[in-house]
Amino acid sequence: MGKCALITGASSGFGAACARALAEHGWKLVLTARREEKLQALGRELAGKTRVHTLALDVRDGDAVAAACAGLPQEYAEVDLLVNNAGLALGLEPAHQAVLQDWETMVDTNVKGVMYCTRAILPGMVARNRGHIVNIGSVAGSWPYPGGNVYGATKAFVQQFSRNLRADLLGTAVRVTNIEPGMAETEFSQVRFKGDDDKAQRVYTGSEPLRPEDIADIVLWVASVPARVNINSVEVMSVHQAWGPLAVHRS
Ligand SMILES: NC(=O)C1=CN([C@@H]2O[C@H](COP(=O)(O)OP(=O)(O)OC[C@H]3O[C@@H](n4cnc5c(N)ncnc54)[C@H](OP(=O)(O)O)[C@@H]3O)[C@@H](O)[C@H]2O)C=CC1
Ligand SMILES: O=CCS(=O)(=O)O
Repeated sequence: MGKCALITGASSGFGAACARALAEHGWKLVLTARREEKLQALGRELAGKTRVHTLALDVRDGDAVAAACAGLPQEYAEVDLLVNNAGLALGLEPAHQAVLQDWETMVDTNVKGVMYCTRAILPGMVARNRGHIVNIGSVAGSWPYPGGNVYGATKAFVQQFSRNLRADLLGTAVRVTNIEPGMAETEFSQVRFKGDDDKAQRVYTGSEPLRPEDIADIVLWVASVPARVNINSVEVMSVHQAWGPLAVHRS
């Protein structure tokens, strides 16, 4: 049965939408996140469509990531598509007021988590000369905004890591894509504002943000183009979002 995709952060938002889209197209799935009950519910939902293996995993724990990937059941051991999606923003304070622990959590998750998962899965892809790593970056990796400080910097890492992986993988058939979404309505803002639902909702009020399934459609597309084609990056925004002008302070 079908190719195998491993998705990090599959308990919510983009990751869950990717699982649904890939299941519709015959991919068998390894779904990972910390909230196991959410993964299991998604696994039950998709059971009629494909084979699903759920795995409680915190991507910040490099040893756990290595052990989980090395110990995948045989049916799921050859991962064809790794979606490095698990990630988060914490806080929107200016740098001089930000919480240092939030910065550390973002680096540990968005930077080190992507490193750990990639390093665990990539050797098998290279050995099989087959595979695709899709990283979920962000417009915040290219475009600065007030309060984006470390979150944007982690996504700039994801962007350049993706490009450097491509450089390393030249001569193999392994593909790498960085998808860079703008504002999308998921649990992202609830997490960023630490459960303040009003603040989270205000991010989207009066506009039409991207939906998780929009990103899942793009993941499916980049994974479905002919094997000779590597989509390097996709920057995508809602039509209700665009860049701002450069800022000028006037006294
Ligand atoms: N929504 C947006 O506007 C945008 C989001 N992004 C990026 O998209 C990705 C997905 O976010 P989105 O779907 O929006 O947000 P959600 O908060 O809805 O989903 C985030 C997912 O990441 C998982 N996750 C977080 N921390 C960890 C961890 N330490 N270990 C394992 N899993 C973890 C969560 O699972 P659990 O809590 O169960 O562990 C959850 O499944 C992130 O990388 C985010 O930065 C990029 C651009 C725009
Ligand atoms: O990555 C998320 C989009 S934004 O909130 O940084 O604009």
